[in-house]
Amino acid sequence: MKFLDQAKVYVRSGDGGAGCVSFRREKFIEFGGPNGGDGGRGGDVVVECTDGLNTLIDYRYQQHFKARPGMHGMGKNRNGPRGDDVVLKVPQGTEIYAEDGETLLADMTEVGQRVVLARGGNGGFGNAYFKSSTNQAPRHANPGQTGTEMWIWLRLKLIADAGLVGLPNAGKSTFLAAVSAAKPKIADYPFTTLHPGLGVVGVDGREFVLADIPGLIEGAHEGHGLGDRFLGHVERCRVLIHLVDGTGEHAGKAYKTVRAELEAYGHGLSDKPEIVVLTKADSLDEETRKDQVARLKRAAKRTPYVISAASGAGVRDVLRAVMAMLDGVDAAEAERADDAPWQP
Ligand SMILES: Nc1nc2c(ncn2[C@@H]2O[C@H](COP(=O)(O)OP(=O)(O)OP(=O)(O)O)[C@@H](O)[C@H]2O)c(=O)[nH]1
Ligand SMILES: [Mg+2]
Repeated sequence: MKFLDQAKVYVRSGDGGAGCVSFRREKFIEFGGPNGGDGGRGGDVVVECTDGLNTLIDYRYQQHFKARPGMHGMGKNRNGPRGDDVVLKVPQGTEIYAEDGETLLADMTEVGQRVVLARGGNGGFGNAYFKSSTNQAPRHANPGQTGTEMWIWLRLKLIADAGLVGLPNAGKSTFLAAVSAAKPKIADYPFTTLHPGLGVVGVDGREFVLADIPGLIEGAHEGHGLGDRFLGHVERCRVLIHLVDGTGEHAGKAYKTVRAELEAYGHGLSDKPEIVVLTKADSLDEETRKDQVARLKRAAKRTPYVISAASGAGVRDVLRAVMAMLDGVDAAEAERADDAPWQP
């Protein structure tokens, strides 16, 4: 599935219909009274949060959304029907910003949530409305109010419980594939993942949602690599799983590079509880593994989990730790035995 995390669209609510000027005309009735109906209200611009979509890709193909105008009032006191709303369907986690990109208009977090972004213009009153004791035959009616137009930004921030972070090639997508039904692209080169993916992870009869995002490199916050734009997707995660490639040069340095980017990004990312994991242990000899664990431990100031997503070894412990942290057990890390033995 292609992924787009941001889109700018034009929306316009419907104009109100005009009121009608009309008089009753019937045989044998000489001075029929006013009977012009009111114009209908224009349609609203509505955003609706829907299930089962993880992307704003549809907004690449259509950027203009206009609600229908209300119909004009008619004779015989018939009011114009209301214009149809235009409904923008967005995935859970979409934020709606004003054109300035800063003013938050709506945060679509619950499936089924509906927010009216722009109300349709009111219909005008027909001349029947203006009839009074002093004016029995008003010859005027109101025009309808015009609709409201604006440009808005849609920004998708996936809602996941836990998010995978790490350098490119660390094994993030492999991890997601190993623990969920998700089928992300996996390959032996950096920046295989170009857009975030989600998976539902089951552990001990319970579930959490895990997000995989593109790898980070030094300078990501300045736009290097794919930049830090995808970090928005882990902003709402409660736990970060920081994967460090065991086959990389120096696990401690790799860890620090990513931490520096998390800190530069801000938005509280670097304050989130983090689970530190050394990956690809199946392709490390014992000495290298111990060296990498020691380096990572020094950098992260805690004992890392050691896993092989390829064989599944160690993976369950990581998932349990995530679950414990989601349950608010911050001590999950502390409970971990120091230098827990590696069992392939
Ligand atoms: N031997 C071994 N190889 C692994 C393991 N996990 C991942 N790999 C390999 O490492 C390479 C990169 O894996 P990915 O899962 O694509 O890495 P990523 O972190 O998602 O990379 P980006 O999407 O580029 O950020 C692939 O060739 C995987 O097969 C593992 O546990 N053992
Ligand atoms: Mg990947």
